Amino acid sequence: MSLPPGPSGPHILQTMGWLSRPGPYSRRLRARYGDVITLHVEQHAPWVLLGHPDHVKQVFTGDPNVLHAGEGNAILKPLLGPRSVLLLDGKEHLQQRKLMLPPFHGERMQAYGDMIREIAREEVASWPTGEPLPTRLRTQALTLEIIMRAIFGTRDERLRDAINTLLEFVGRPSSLVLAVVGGKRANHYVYGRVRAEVDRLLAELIAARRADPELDHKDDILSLLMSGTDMDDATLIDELVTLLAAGHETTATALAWALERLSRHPAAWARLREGEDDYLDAVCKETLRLRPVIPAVIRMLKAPYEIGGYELPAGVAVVPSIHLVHTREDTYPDPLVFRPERFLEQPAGTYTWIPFGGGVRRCLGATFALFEMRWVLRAIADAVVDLQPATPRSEGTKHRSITLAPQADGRVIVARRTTPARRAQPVPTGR
Ligand code: HEM
Repeated sequence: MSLPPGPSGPHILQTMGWLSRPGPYSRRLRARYGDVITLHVEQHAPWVLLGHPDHVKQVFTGDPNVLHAGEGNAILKPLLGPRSVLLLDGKEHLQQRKLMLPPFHGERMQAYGDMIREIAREEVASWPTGEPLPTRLRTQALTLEIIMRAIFGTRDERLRDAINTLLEFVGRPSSLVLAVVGGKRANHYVYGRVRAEVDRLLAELIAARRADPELDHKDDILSLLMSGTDMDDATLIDELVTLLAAGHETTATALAWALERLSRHPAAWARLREGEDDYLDAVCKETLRLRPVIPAVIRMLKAPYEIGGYELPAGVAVVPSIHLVHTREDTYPDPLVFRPERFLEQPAGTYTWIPFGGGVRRCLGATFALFEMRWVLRAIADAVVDLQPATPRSEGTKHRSITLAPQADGRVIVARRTTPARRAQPVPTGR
């Protein structure tokens, strides 16, 4: 068995290439080695990056007992805790995922629409006009508020402060380096300390909710998980931290990228403001295509596996590259150009548009995230009349924990409407 071709340089250089600019780096590797590439990232099993939709389909529809995603996410264990759905595999994962899915069902999302719109309108009303605004910081505040209210069902300031401290730590570049090269012990020690206060306050919240006679009538996701399943407190806490970690920064970053892209594409911004729902949806999809907030997903092989003409040994990681799949000329002509119209002309394909991964591991919060993006962008488009970039050139990417964020935090200059905004249009269900 031999691994597919890939760079032969020192592993540390490959790690730096991946961590610093995964998009351009992996495109260069594709130009040189093709659609199946071996990459060596420090402290990890060899990665086999996959950039062809056929290979991605094979992995996403493959046997979850052979393709372990939970093990591939092990780097997140100190942060998420051992019971997190993101870290489980096989039967245990499917059971836990089944318990968590119902509250995220598409039809349920409408329940959060009014609340999200209201939070977004309040947030946008506080944006300064005529000066550079680092949108990622603002969208982070926004998505945290949404998670606090829609998922945790609380407005507890102490919890918000403790979460902010945790997220601030997780977002530091040094924390990513610690996670990648630091080893298990160091990570468990550090994250254990950083999570302690959040855990304490979540335990308090769960105890209060258990004692609440109105529990069965509440529609936040924590209450639904409590009334609909028999998860114990420790599991509930790990899953809440998982939903927070998986859903907060990702959606905030996607929104910041949408604003960064729109500020440089006035025609797209003007069309978005006309209020057409299909176009709003296309803007969200095109943003997630061109600037996927997570560049790749990982599956650890538990048995030998044939893919792309290679016989891979157990122990290797197969890694569908979201970025490579999204920048294929044959699927997306002029792939580096931001053009939302392409999603009006052709629907997003299951294996060609994969910002949320796929198969039995597909993002649990994908529907929630897309609704949230649409509601928030609609509220922004209703309130902001002019959107200009605050830096001369398109922003590059920077790694923040697991996400790829705009280098200058999606810096734009806004002008708000002075007359009251017309009532934001409801965003329909659907894609
Ligand atoms: C734009 C926003 C988001 C993006 C781009 C995103 C992306 C992803 C990706 C790529 C995965 C891994 C899928 C795989 O391995 O195939 C994932 C998993 C997951 N996401 Fe998201 N996500 C987003 C928002 C959310 C939200 C809002 C939540 C919940 C509130 C959430 C909860 C989860 C969970 C629980 C998993 C683990 C699923 C499993 O292992 O079965 N995500 N997400």
